[in-house]
Amino acid sequence: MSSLLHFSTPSPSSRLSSSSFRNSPSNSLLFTKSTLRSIRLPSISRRFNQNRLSLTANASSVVDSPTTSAVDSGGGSPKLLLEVKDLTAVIAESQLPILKGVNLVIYEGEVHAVMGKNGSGKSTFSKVLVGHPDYEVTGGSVVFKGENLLDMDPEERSLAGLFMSFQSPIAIPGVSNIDFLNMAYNARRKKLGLPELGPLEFYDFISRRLKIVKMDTNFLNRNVNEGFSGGERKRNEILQLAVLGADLAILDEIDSGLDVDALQDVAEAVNGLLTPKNSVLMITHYQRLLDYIKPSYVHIMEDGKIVKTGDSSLAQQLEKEGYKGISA
Ligand SMILES: Nc1ncnc2c1ncn2[C@@H]1O[C@H](COP(=O)(O)OP(=O)(O)OP(=O)(O)O)[C@@H](O)[C@H]1O
Repeated sequence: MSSLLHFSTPSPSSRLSSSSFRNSPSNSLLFTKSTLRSIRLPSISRRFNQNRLSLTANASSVVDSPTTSAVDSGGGSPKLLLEVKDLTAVIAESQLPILKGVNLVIYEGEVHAVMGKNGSGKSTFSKVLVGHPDYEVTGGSVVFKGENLLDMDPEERSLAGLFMSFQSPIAIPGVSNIDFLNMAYNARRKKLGLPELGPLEFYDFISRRLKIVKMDTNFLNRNVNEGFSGGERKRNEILQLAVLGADLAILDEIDSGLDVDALQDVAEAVNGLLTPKNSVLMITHYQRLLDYIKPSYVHIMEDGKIVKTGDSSLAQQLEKEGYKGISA
């Protein structure tokens, strides 16, 4: 288990390269290629296979996802979670402006949907929030839970409670899902000063999380996203969210590639993870997702800006009339 390293906040000199970011299955934890190569554990998945039948639930030693459970769940008015002011960003390589002054405020317990034509900047916005190195912020501010998000490394953002499910989750050959999730989960616990969960405790914990997303245990032993269908990858992203928890989950087109039953399962899983203390920012093209995950607000993005905000009726109007029918 000694190879479970590299999870502490990287120093500025060890900032992750853009290729390592792209090779991460989610921003929940960023693995450098060398980190991934260094995973030489007596594979947890193999041990689980051996021990599975003799497992007994040890619920008392298992806690909920740390970021969410660590948050005070007492009453009071909802707190400000994310405040984006006049955010502008360019593509790092070409310096082409994509975000041209995004403003958005999210409070705890809210679900925000961002819609907009292809190429309007929705994915760029979400990737800028998680610190994707393909983009450079050129102006504005982003405050997350009272902290300047733009000052944080991608890994710090994740450990602070930001999760992003990518539009096209990538595979990590040679790393099993359960090993990956166990390491990511323990990295978070370590960050929170909690003891790490051993393999058996983690297996018990993750088994319950698998039920939330209605995934078969076989997926635990398969390499991260390797050979997964598009829908299975999306479901696996939600499993990562269910395991790691998040104060703000950014879900980029989780509905794409899902059959109708899978869409319902994934939406139910997301709804099951929502509490009055956490929030979701989801990017979607279709009203159908919003039938299952009810948004507090719907935003329309156009040419790198949010040009209109409304309630779910805005998405219904869009479905009927298209973007031509929506005037800013
Ligand atoms: N890394 C990049 N390199 C070059 N161009 C990029 C890059 N990232 C984004 N763009 C361009 O920025 C614009 C916005 O892209 P983005 O993916 O944010 O749009 P979107 O609103 O999410 O679109 P869609 O609905 O089709 O997913 C597009 O013209 C895209 O080609």
